[in-house]
Amino acid sequence: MPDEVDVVVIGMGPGGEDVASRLATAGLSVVGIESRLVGGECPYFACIPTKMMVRAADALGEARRVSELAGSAEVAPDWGPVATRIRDEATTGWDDTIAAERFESTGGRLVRGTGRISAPGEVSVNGRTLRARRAIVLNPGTEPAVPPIEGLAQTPYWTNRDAVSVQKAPGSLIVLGGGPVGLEFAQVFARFGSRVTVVEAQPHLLPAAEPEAAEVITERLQAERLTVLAGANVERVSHDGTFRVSAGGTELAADQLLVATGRRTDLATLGVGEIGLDEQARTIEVDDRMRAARGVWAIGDVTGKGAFTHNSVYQARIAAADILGEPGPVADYRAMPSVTFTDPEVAAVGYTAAQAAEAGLRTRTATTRLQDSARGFIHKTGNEGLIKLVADADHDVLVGATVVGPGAGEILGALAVAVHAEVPVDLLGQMIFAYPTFHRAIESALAEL
Ligand SMILES: Cc1cc2nc3c(=O)[nH]c(=O)nc-3n(C[C@H](O)[C@H](O)[C@H](O)COP(=O)(O)OP(=O)(O)OC[C@H]3O[C@@H](n4cnc5c(N)ncnc54)[C@H](O)[C@@H]3O)c2cc1C
Ligand SMILES: NC(=O)c1ccc[n+]([C@@H]2O[C@H](COP(=O)([O-])OP(=O)(O)OC[C@H]3O[C@@H](n4cnc5c(N)ncnc54)[C@H](O)[C@@H]3O)[C@@H](O)[C@H]2O)c1
Repeated sequence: MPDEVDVVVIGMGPGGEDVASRLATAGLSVVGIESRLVGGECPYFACIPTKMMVRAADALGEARRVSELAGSAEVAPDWGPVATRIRDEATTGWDDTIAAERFESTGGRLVRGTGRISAPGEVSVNGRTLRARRAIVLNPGTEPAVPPIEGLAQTPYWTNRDAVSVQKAPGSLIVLGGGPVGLEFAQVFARFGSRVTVVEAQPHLLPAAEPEAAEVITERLQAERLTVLAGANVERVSHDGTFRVSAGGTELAADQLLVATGRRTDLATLGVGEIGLDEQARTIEVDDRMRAARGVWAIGDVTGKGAFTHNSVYQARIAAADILGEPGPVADYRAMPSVTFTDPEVAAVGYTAAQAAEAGLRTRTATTRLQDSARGFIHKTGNEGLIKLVADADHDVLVGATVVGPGAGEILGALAVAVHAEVPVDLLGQMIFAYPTFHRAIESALAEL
């Protein structure tokens, strides 16, 4: 006989854990199935450990700026404290006991194993069948995507999951992929002394960002002596103790190779064909309440609405309300923020100019350089950056913004409010922006607009 419960959650990433806990707290019988670690990629292999690395690397970066501002500072990087912090403070040795207990304390039941939809309303795990009376929630996340480059599969390359647990920075490193994952790791290891080359297939780094943002970050990386090969096709990889990469006619060699070329999903293994969904698709289509099929909800990276922890948890809240039959706002992604934690940070909300044009909007854009602001002048070294605004010309509201600079992720907050609340551009322009802050450059960009 199948085991009957109200809800089965497959995948306990940030959103899965959140939705499972909310529903269990509300009194439903909930089983959460997890094949690796409760909490998912973010706390063990992604956001948290990488941001601890970034924090440490930024401290080194700032110390190296002392000579331009305040005398001299001797910088002797040591990966030891970073590795210890990630092991002890971030991941407790990649052990999820605390997270598992946190979920079980809500009344939910954790099953360790790989869940698969075996029939409508049914999930199989460890040879048993669970029948979900009310809902199945899918939160499987993603895996690192490894491109089919000749020789690559036979080499001991790293993905993000290896790079967060290293005991020392490599002497030299090739990073395949100049997206957020590739660039955060590249700059971190370079600041700890690795000789780093970034190979990006597209013509510029961070292809999804505003081109001006990519320009700033490319110049900064080059100033920090990283080599950037953009528009480079990787033909071949081999390993004989040293990694050898043929890319765009250049032969590269390094101690380590990090593959950061995006993420993939595996919907066939999840059994979505059993509920009439396309198993070959990359993402699961959801409506604005996260419904994917009758009795099935999907949340997180797999929905293709933004591969961020804040999106996964946002969607979890909406799915939980819908499953509980509670009224509430539906999903609205207009003001989706993102921050790439390089130095300078690259933060964005809403549309880029290109995306707005693609969406058929008539736009006005304006860009101001942070170096030209009073705060930029004062800050001096490390002040590179910009604020770019994208306004809907017909409705006079911001539909997107990009901030590059020190603390760009924090500056973005004000612009995210503007996009979210559709604050009229005129009204924004009437605000008083504190002097001399970086966010005051928003006023200059608005004036330009
Ligand atoms: C290096 C790196 C850095 C990042 N930094 C940031 C950042 O700074 N900020 C940010 O917002 N985002 C960041 N992200 C993205 C972020 O990690 C994800 O968006 C986030 O983890 C949310 O993913 P998710 O909820 O879809 O699921 P995931 O976190 O991927 O978790 C899904 C879970 O489901 C489990 N699972 C999958 N299939 C099954 C199955 N069939 N049965 C049982 N269990 C299953 C997996 O084991 C996994 O634990 C980063 C990503 C990477 C790779
Ligand atoms: N701070 C954050 O919020 C944060 C940090 C890291 C990752 N993430 C999320 O995780 C997801 C994955 O990030 P990512 O950087 O791995 O993926 P991505 O898809 O954003 O970037 C991958 C890059 O690799 C390049 N590429 C693909 N194949 C290549 C090849 N064969 N050779 C060279 N370059 C190649 C792509 O052109 C792209 O620029 C993103 O959607 C991102 O939103 C978020």
